[in-house]
Parts: sequence; structure tokens; C-alpha cells
Amino acid sequence: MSLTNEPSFRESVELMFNRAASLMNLPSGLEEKIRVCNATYTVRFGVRLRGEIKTFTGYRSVHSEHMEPVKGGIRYAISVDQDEVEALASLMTFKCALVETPFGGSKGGLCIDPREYEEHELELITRRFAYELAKRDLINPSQNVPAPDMGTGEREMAWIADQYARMNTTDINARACVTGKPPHAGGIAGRVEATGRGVQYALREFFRHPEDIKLANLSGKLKDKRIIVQGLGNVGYHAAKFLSHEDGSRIIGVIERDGALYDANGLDVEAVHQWIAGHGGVKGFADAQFVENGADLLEVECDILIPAALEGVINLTNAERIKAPLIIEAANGPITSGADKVLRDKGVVIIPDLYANAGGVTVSYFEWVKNLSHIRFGRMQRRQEEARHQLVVDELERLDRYLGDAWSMSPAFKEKYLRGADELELVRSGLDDTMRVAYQSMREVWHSRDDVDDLRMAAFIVAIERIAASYRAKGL
Ligand SMILES: NC(=O)c1ccc[n+]([C@@H]2O[C@H](COP(=O)([O-])OP(=O)(O)OC[C@H]3O[C@@H](n4cnc5c(N)ncnc54)[C@H](O)[C@@H]3O)[C@@H](O)[C@H]2O)c1
Repeated sequence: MSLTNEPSFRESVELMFNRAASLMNLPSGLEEKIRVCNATYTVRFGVRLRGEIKTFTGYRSVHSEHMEPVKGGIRYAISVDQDEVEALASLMTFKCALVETPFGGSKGGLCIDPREYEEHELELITRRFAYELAKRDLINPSQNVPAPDMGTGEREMAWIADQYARMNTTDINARACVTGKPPHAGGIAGRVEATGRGVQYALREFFRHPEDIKLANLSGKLKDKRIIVQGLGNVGYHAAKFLSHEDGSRIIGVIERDGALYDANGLDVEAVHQWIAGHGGVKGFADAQFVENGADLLEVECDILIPAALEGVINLTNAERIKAPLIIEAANGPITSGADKVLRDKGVVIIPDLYANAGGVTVSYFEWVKNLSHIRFGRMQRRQEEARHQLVVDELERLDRYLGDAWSMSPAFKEKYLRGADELELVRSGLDDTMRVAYQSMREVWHSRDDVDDLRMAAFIVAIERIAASYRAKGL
């Protein structure tokens, strides 16, 4: 996509990479190796639908194989093209390195508007696409593991997993060929919410650092912060829900395809989400002001802006008018490289996509490990937890006996301790830990180097250093 003669999405990511690389001391050959996309496979395939053969175009791009398998979602959208898929694949490379998931970067896409098709038609299309990729090892538990992205979810991942299993009946690890599957098809608890949950954990971590809050010209905590979200899909909905329900933030605006909703007192995220599910958009929702040109809301005063839909939405046409002092990139590439400079010059703090939406791939990693281990995730830890918790319970019961009525142990509290950690608790705590550690690694570079003045550069530097070390270890 090219907006106002700005570089394409892929070029924009490359410009950001180049800026980071210019602050590092990489041999030029290695720098080039890390920058370029290794391969992009284009497939055109036919599916008989509604009495005629329809041809679809899909892509799977592999940006870097410094670690394998490579990993990255599959997007269904009309905007999908080679440039977009390659940009997204390169972001996956740096994202995986930043949060230390042992994968290279990949991405796939199908040029399709999924809303135009019935469920059984989408299944035929998805299975055929999966077949085309799997027969070339572009879906494979040890080489290339897709996941959901815009326009796809658990349903599509279950079809892909089943298609791969049919083609590889003796592969005992077949389930690990794709992540983001529903729990009854080998998925893991907490994967659907993971990317939005990661956005929440990222913001919580940011708000643990007073110095960083001050740099964004904000104060206090997440509570009562006014937030505008673009895209109430998988990522945007979960982020908005958790931030409003659990952290007391106010979602004052929601931008969707057909317009936007605004309420300075805070929208009921659940009600808006249900309205969109029933009506295909936000128009007609009664309890808020409707804004015809949704993108206008990007420019409205708020504390935190969360673009969670498309790339390139904050560009040279609107960057100057953005008022949010803090932007967290839940979407991939929502800010063009040109807009990034305008915003930095204005003093806006940007929590970059590489980090902000890494919750998805982090929990996908847990799912992949669970599939390969063939053991219910958390079972081993659970035994240890139970042993430890039994000691706590014994201690509590002793206290209960001594203190009698003066101090009574709550049955719910006791039950929680006895139960030990379940899969969802383990996934969430593993994700929280990952988001904290990754933030701190970026933050250290951000604050310790005079030549690094933004989190995006810090994120790229941390990631590129790790990828370079990995290539060096391979002898390249
Ligand atoms: N799903 C994941 O796990 C995941 C992980 C990492 C990053 N991401 C990124 O997050 C972004 C959103 O992905 P998702 O999975 O939530 O997709 P989704 O398809 O579930 O949701 C996208 C939402 O954006 C809305 N939208 C589309 N075009 C819009 C426009 N022009 N203006 C306003 N709203 C618009 C859609 O109506 C939908 O509600 C993408 O950039 C994706 O690459 C997703």
C-alpha cells in the first residue's frame, strides 16, 4: 500500500530496520542477510464454487530461517499482496527474536474478502490453500508453522491442521503444524485472547516505570486513562475489554470499517462488540455518538491510542494532527516510517508492534511446545505446584485451628491453593513474564544509549543483535 507517495509497507519496515542497523556495528554482508526476505511463494489455485471455478491468489513468505521452524500468521484480506506479506514476515523475524521464541519469521496471506463467502466455501478454499502450502513444506511442524491473523481464527486453523494431518497420516507431530487451534483440536487455553492480553500486559509494564510515563507526558496509572481503539476484532476487542474491565481504563472511542463511536464517559466494550457481531459494523449503536468518517477519531484527544486494524493508518496525511501522547501498535505497521518521524519529533511515545503484539506468537509457542510434548500443558508443573500448595494448606489449617472464629479461612481461597495452577493460569503468567522481560530489554537500550531515543529502535537493536548472534553461531 502506498499512501501519499510514501514508501510501501515493506519499504517502510526496511527503513526502520536501516535506521537501527546504522546504530549498530554489523558487517555489511550480515546486515544485508538479516534485512532481505529469503523467499516468497505465490500460489494461484482454483476452487469450484457456485457452479464455476474461481481462482484465488495466496502467498507464503519466509523472511529469515536463522531459526526453524519459521512462524507467522495467515491473513485473509483483499489488501494482501507480496509487499504486504513480506513486510509482515520480516516483522515476525524481529518480533520472535525480541520475545525469545525460537522461530524465524514468516507470513502468509490470501487475497480474499472472507465476508463474501459461506462457511462451507471458506472451508474448501482454506483446505485447498493449506494443501498447496503443505505439499511444499510451507506448512510443517518442523519447518513452517502458521497461526491466525486478520480475517482468520480458530476455525481456519482447525481446517489447516486437519488438512495437514490427512496429508501426513504417519506424522505423530501433525498437530504442531499450526497454532491458534481451538482447544478441542490441540489448541491451548488463552490463545484467542493472547495478542490483546499481551497489549494489556505491555501497557501495565509501561505504567510500572514512572520515568517512561513522564516521557509520554502522562502521569498516574492505567486507571481512568482515556483510550481510543481502531479495529474491534480479535486483538482490539480483547485489549479494550481487559483494559476497561480489569484496569479501569475508559475506552472513549472505537473506530471500525463503517465509522466510529465516541463517548467521553467510556463505551461499554462488550455491548459494542455484540452490536458489531450482529450488524456487521458500529453504525446504529444507540449509546454513543456516531462519527461517519471513522479515521477522524484517530486525531481526537485521548491518553492512549491503540491502532489494532490495518497497516499505514497513521501516515503523513494525519500524523501531525495526532494528539495521543502514547500510541501502542497492536496492529502490525500501523505507523508509516514518515509518520513515525513526525510523531517522534512531536514527543509522542510509541510502543512498537514488534513488542506490543507479540503476545500472539508467545502463546503460539506454548501451544507448539504442548503439541510436540504430547502432554497436557502444565501437567508437570502442576504436580510441583500441588506439593508446594499442600504445605501452604497445612500451614493455613494449623492457623485456622489456633485462631478459630477469630480468623476463618475462605473456602474459595483454599480451593484455589489446592487446585494448583491450571493451563490458563500458566499461559497467562508465562505471557506476562515474557512481556515484562522483553520490555525491560528494550528499555535498557532506550535509556542507556544516547543515540537511541525511541522504543522502536531499541526493539530492533535487541532483536537484530540476537539474530546476528544466531547467524554467527551457524557459521555464516
Ligand atoms: N490475531 C493475532 O493473534 C495477531 C497477532 C499479532 C498481530 N496481529 C495484528 O493485529 C491486527 C488486527 O488483527 P486481528 O487478528 O485482530 O484481525 P481481525 O480480523 O480479528 O480484526 C480486525 C478488525 O479491524 C477492523 N477493520 C478492518 N479494516 C478497518 C478499517 N479500515 N478501519 C477500522 N477498522 C477496520 C475489522 O472490521 C475488524 O474488526 C493486524 O495488523 C494483525 O496483523 C494479530
